[in-house]
Amino acid sequence: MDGPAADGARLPPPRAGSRLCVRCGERKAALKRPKTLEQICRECFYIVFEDEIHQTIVENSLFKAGERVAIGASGGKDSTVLAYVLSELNRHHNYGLDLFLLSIDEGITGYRDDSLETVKRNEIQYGLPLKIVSYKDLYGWTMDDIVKAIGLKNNCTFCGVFRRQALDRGAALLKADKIVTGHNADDIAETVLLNILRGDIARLSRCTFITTGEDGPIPRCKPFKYTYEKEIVMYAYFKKLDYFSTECIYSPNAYRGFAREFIKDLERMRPRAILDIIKSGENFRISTTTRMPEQGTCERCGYISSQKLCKACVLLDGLNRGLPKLGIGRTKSGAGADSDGKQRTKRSERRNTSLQGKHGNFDF
Ligand SMILES: Nc1ncnc2c1ncn2[C@@H]1O[C@H](COP(=O)(O)OP(=O)(O)OP(=O)(O)O)[C@@H](O)[C@H]1O
Repeated sequence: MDGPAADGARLPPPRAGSRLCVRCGERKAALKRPKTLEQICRECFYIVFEDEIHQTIVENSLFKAGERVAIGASGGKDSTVLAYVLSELNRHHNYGLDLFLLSIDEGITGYRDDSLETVKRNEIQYGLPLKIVSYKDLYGWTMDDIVKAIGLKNNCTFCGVFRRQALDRGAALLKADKIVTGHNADDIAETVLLNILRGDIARLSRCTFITTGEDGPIPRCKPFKYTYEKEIVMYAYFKKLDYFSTECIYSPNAYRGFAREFIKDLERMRPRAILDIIKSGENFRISTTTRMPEQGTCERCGYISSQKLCKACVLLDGLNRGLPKLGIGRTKSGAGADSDGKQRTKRSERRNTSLQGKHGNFDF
């Protein structure tokens, strides 16, 4: 029988024969660790899984005692495991953090409403206060409305741009010092690859940072940067965690899907491939002649932006004026039509396409 399957991560059978665990040498091995292919028992798997995350947190000084940390909680496997493991580590290692669940309700009927029910149960199961903020309240539009206006093709751009800002705004309401998200090693390797494929040097240079946005309103970090998706699914399965495993109904991004499959193939042949791609991403050096966007603030909403208007304001403007494609495709300074030649067109295309992810924005 196959192991748990979720979100593209089909696992090998968790049984590992009658051998003894290579770590403790006492209990029977219950699984082959996807990251190292070691045969280990369940108890040792929990220990190494949690220890590696603890090491990542400590070595990268992700938190300071007394901080308020908002966990971006979608109800999916990654953020559910993150909420569970972070509250366990906070207790065991006395991090001294105040943890909160922060959910963004994008307004996707039959998807987010169901996954939010999972987060509401997690609130009780883990004893973590939950704050939900919605696109409808923040922007006056749900994703259902946006898809009606724009169709399926570019909807991920809206969703990703709005979510990024909504997480900041929700975290500000919680007076959080930090946001953590469940982006895992597979997600990061995939983003490295996509940024190479798109020639998006600005994002390539920062997509492997474990903490980003230190110059913005609230820094955000990724404690699962080195954690394999397959191990997250295994952990959730063995611990019987309550999570929601349906893919977004509006998620058509074939290009990212292709990169994802490619990485899964590499992982099958060589499990280290995921870590190696991340390592390559970490070690790229950007040539000093490459033009990088300059960070400023949006004239309208004050949110960080490298243009006069931030992407969220441009997209919202388009929606409200009945021109939903305004902020999509070829734009000049984030708004209006492009007219001055190839190079600018290429840059603006890059800006726009690189905002699209499995769920929109992966530039965390
Ligand atoms: N609606 C949301 N509300 C709060 N946080 C979110 C939401 N959607 C995504 N996130 C955060 O961004 C991370 C990456 O999200 P994404 O949907 O791209 O990946 P995923 O692999 O499906 O994650 P998950 O399994 O947690 O849903 C999530 O782990 C979560 O921390």
